Amino acid sequence: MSLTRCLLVQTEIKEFIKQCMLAVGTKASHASSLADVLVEGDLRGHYSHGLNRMDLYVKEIQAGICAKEGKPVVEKESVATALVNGNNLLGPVVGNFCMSLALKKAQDVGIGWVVANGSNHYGIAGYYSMQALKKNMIGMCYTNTSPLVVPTRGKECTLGTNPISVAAPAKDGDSFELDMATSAVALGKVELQARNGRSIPEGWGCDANGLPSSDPKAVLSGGGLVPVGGSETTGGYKGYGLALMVEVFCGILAGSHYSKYIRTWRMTNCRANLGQCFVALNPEFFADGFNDRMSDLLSLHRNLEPAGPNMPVMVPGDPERRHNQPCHELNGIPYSLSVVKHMNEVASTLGVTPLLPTNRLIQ
Ligand SMILES: NC(=O)c1ccc[n+]([C@@H]2O[C@H](COP(=O)([O-])OP(=O)(O)OC[C@H]3O[C@@H](n4cnc5c(N)ncnc54)[C@H](O)[C@@H]3O)[C@@H](O)[C@H]2O)c1
Ligand SMILES: O=C(O)C[C@H](O)C(=O)O
Repeated sequence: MSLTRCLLVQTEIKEFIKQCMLAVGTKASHASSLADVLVEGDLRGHYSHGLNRMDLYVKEIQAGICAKEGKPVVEKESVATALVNGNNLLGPVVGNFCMSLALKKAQDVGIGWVVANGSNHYGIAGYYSMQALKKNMIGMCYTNTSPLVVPTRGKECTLGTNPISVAAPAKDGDSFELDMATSAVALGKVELQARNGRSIPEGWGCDANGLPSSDPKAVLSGGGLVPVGGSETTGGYKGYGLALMVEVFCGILAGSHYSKYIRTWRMTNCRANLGQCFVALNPEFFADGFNDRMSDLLSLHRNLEPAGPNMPVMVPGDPERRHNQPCHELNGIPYSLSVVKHMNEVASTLGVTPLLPTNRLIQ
């Protein structure tokens, strides 16, 4: 069996990402915020949104379309709401600022609803909604993204993979953690398949004529993803509706770019001006016993008799826990060598010491 993966320690990947971002002039605290989000994506098994994406942020800073330093600014505010100008900073810098503002408002008045314009790609949406769990609150987060998804009955990409994430605390540190693209999959998963020279399952995307395709290159060059639910007959119009809902909360509410007016994915000649939405809800302002009922809701599902052997019923967040737990036990995250090789090539152009996977190869 060939060894195609390697085990890397969290701290070394964070440092590697940070050094690459510093090499292109990013402020140190901003580089650290980005490294934290990306490594959390990998820890949760969403390799599409971890180290695999580092080159995107490096290129955007190098191209001068994303700001290296500065602060987000609150432009309008009430006790429960805020409109923030992200000042074209890295998405995680805008996201951390907005989510902490939403949490503060929810602490005081029960709800905080904060929207940002002038933002950039922020990694996994769940990173921000899950910040609410530490305060025993419900968190929600949404972002629009570049047009990559074909609406039901269409063949032009007019919607991003516009993720939805909702996190809700249960008892003893347990939680519901829904974090999903509103397309059948995140585009990053198609990029990873292409990088690893593999095909994609039918039902993820289509070619330039709107026909189903299992060739990741056809989806990435001229084709598109389909909404969650797939075709019209399998309920894809619901995913299409959810992607539009994300635009209502993000691009439309925040006054940023939206839909097909957002720049093409990975284009580096203009700013993204993404819209994002961060919500915190404080259960203390609602019925008593929230955490007890949440625990009951989660365990009643996990304890259901499965339809097949060795396939226990899970709740959203469980697959990520299953990936995360062994990483902590092994003190390392398994990475595909092709991703490490690609990012080492990026690092070499920046004069940054490469990651050294060779003595830590695994199957
Ligand atoms: N920043 C962006 O622009 C952007 C855009 C799209 C996606 N993303 C991120 O990409 C990541 C991956 O998205 P995805 O849609 O491919 O994720 P996914 O399909 O792997 O998982 C989606 C959700 O389903 C849950 N889930 C999976 N299997 C389950 C099961 N058997 N039972 C119950 N729940 C289950 C997961 O816990 C998760 O909450 C997310 O973190 C998302 O935020 C980011
Ligand atoms: O942000 C995007 O446009 C792409 C997204 O990160 C995804 O992988 O779906």
